[in-house]
Amino acid sequence: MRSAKDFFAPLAVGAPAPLRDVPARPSRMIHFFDPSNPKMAAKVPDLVGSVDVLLGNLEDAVKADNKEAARQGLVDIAKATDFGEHTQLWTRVNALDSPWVLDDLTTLVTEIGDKLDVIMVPKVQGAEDIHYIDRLLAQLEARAGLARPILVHAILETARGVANVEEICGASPRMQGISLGPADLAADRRMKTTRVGGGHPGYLVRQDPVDGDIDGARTTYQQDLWHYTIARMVDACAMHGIFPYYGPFGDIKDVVACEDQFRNAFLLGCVGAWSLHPVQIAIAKKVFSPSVGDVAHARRVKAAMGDGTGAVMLDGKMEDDASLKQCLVILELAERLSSSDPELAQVYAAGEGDAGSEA
Ligand SMILES: CC(=O)SCCNC(=O)CCNC(=O)[C@H](O)C(C)(C)COP(=O)(O)OP(=O)(O)OC[C@H]1O[C@@H](n2cnc3c(N)ncnc32)[C@H](O)[C@@H]1OP(=O)(O)O
Ligand SMILES: CC(=O)C(=O)O
Ligand SMILES: [Mg+2]
Repeated sequence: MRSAKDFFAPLAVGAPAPLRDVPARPSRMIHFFDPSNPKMAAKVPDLVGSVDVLLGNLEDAVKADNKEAARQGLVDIAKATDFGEHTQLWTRVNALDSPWVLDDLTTLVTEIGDKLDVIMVPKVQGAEDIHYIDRLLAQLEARAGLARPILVHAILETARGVANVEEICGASPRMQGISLGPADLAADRRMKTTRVGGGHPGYLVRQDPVDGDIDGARTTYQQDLWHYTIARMVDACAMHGIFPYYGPFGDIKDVVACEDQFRNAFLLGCVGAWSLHPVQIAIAKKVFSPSVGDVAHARRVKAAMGDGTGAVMLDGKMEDDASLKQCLVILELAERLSSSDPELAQVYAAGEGDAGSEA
């Protein structure tokens, strides 16, 4: 383990100094595209400005025969595109045990390292995987003469990764965040599901028999398969000052259930989710931006709480230092999103008097 004194020292001579704080840039949707797919690639310039993150995917969902074309496609797109102030460029490289990852990292950092904000690393098992990436990125950054460090995002998609999630989050000052990878995680845990994220109708609880009648009608309630993992991931990220994300929702046509899954993650503390298809972009934008009612309510609580201590009654409910802190989380997020999303800023301003909160 590195000494705390050395934690923020560059890991290669000439590499940029690690950041002390992870930039809190909006990342409500991490929009995946396959750079080897000409139709998807052609859509990238039009998505700039309307998505928070564009992610060139090189790993799963890209055919083995297309791995090199995807890598080169991403280089070409990054060089040809101005991503502006408000859209970040991320990539998901191949897994650390694959034959492609070394070339992914070497090529991308050398060719487009100045444009890449975050590298997503799949199937991270423990701190040792992040340490490997950390040193290699420092060497490549130094050689490429980069002025700012590229950040790292891990996917939580193995049982060992979940068991080690706290040490993964704290393994490097490069750690930007973690996404849930429900498909690989389900397989690795030997869960008996076949879906990419979302719930399962068989995972439920059933109402007790009414008057002992076990044959009578009994309501069932579907439960959330991902609650434990997301909650654990959120705590690990919060503890280390980095950002948690729900990952993919594979049932593209079921926009209602997608919104529900995203909202559960938002309420538990996640800051964004993946969009796999253009239809999921608006869902993520809606869900991961606090509602107008919640923002208006938070403003009222802040105003009513004066110096922030004590207790007051508002609409029949007790508010105190702790409920104020929750309101400040909402307000800080609303302000941050407003600064890069003028449309949202206007919506919040127009809703100034609307305290119809969902809280
Ligand atoms: C478990 C995991 O690892 S999840 C992460 C890995 N998976 C991915 O990255 C998947 C990314 N998404 C996709 O591959 C596709 O969206 C699919 C395969 C799910 C569906 O693709 P299609 O069948 O082409 O969908 P559909 O016909 O509705 O597409 C409509 C248009 O949107 C385009 N499109 C689809 N997905 C995307 C995208 N992610 N980004 C940009 N454009 C897209 C299509 O090319 C098509 O373009 P066209 O109108 O010019 O023909
Ligand atoms: C997100 C991802 O890679 C998975 O679910 O496996
Ligand atoms: Mg996966």
